[in-house]
Amino acid sequence: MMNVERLHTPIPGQPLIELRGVSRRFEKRTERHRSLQELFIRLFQRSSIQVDEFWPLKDVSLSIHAGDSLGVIGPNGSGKSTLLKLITGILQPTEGELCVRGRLSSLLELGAGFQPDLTGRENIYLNGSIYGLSRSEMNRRLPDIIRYAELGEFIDTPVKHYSSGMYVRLGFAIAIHTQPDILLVDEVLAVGDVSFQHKCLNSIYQFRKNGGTLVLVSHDMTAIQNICNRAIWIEDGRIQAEGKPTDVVMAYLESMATREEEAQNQAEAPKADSGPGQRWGNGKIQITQVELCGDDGTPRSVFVTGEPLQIRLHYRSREPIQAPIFGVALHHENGVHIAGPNTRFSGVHIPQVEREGIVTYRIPRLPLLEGTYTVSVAVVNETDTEIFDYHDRRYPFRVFPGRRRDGYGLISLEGAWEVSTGTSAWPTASVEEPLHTLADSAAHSRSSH
Ligand SMILES: Nc1ncnc2c1ncn2[C@@H]1O[C@H](COP(=O)(O)OP(=O)(O)OP(=O)(O)O)[C@@H](O)[C@H]1O
Repeated sequence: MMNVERLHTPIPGQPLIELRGVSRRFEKRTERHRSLQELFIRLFQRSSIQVDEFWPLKDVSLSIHAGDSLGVIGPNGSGKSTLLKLITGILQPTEGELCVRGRLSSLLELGAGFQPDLTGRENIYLNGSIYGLSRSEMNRRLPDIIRYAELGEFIDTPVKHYSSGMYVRLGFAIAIHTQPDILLVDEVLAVGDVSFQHKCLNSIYQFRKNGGTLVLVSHDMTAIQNICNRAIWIEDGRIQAEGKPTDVVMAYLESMATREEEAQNQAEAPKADSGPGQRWGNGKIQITQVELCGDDGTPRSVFVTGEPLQIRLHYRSREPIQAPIFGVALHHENGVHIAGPNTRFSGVHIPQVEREGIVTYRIPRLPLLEGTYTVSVAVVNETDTEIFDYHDRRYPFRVFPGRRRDGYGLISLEGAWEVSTGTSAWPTASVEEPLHTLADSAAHSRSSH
């Protein structure tokens, strides 16, 4: 049972997009010919084609209100594009109710919505009519679209000769200039060059500021956190989490990191001593386990700038050892040594260790910016002349930006800006961080990946 309603104007107080129990079924056809003989038999019968059905979206319910900016994240093949295609009407739901109230523009697959033999200019008119705009309205908008797309004389070339970046330029220029109520964007922006990405992100930001409603599918977690006010994580055809972008991104990355760890553990037989990096030392004290934890004490490998992080070193010593020094080191993946605190530098004297115990290093606010880092751990004697155990860069973890990006580079200095205008007519302003645009940060983060 399915029901689809599409209205071209929003109804005040009602969501622009509403899905109730929406599912979509596809058929997967697999051909099973194993031998020439089988191929020969297939000439006379069609039974070697096996048709399996699968559901890329199952029982999805979602409301998107005017002014919302919804980020959609999830692994490859999890149903994100299928969701957008259902909203635009390229696909129909198999089950459930779908209601769209407002004019849509979309940028989904490369070249979708274009006629290959028509020129860029002709395709602008074609798309205008698809988006419900008259020819005279399109005449009015044409110069702006052409200027925005920056295609020069290629605007009069059939689009089948366009590069993928040129398709995106034209597609986005049309989508943004038709002033839709709802703009749907599926990853394709990443295809454009850095300067065009910058321009697109600025336009999306303006579109949002003017009250436009956005649905953005992206694997760029920074863009999702910067642009969206809500996010959903789709996997196995279902919404796994929904809420504030940072929370949903964290939950998704956590799950991905856990899966990666499990896959790695399955790939190699687990050894007590396994893991990347070198290990050395005479073993009089052994570091038996290292855990990186957040505030709640649960070990994980993904953190956000500014949150607490504790590094827990579990040790074992067969004999009593006097005054050992425990230390940790943090390296960025590019090899830069960021920090190397130890118990002696901090004036923490450990009189003696014996048997088992835990030494914890607490970082109240993680100053590291987005990137991949490793932890090294060590325990040495009082004079730093005997190494008991040293694990060099064996514990990787990832850092993602929080709600606010703190700057470029590796660490947040947590400084404060003070601006004096030099005239008495203006009050002195104080801001906590440099003011840079959304597009600056997203384009920079992408170019630095
Ligand atoms: N027309 C179709 N016929 C059959 N199967 C399809 C069709 N379109 C998509 N699929 C399948 O549906 C599943 C979901 O695809 P979808 O494109 O929605 O994933 P996605 O989350 O957007 O992935 P990605 O991140 O790789 O873009 C995939 O297994 C895909 O192969």
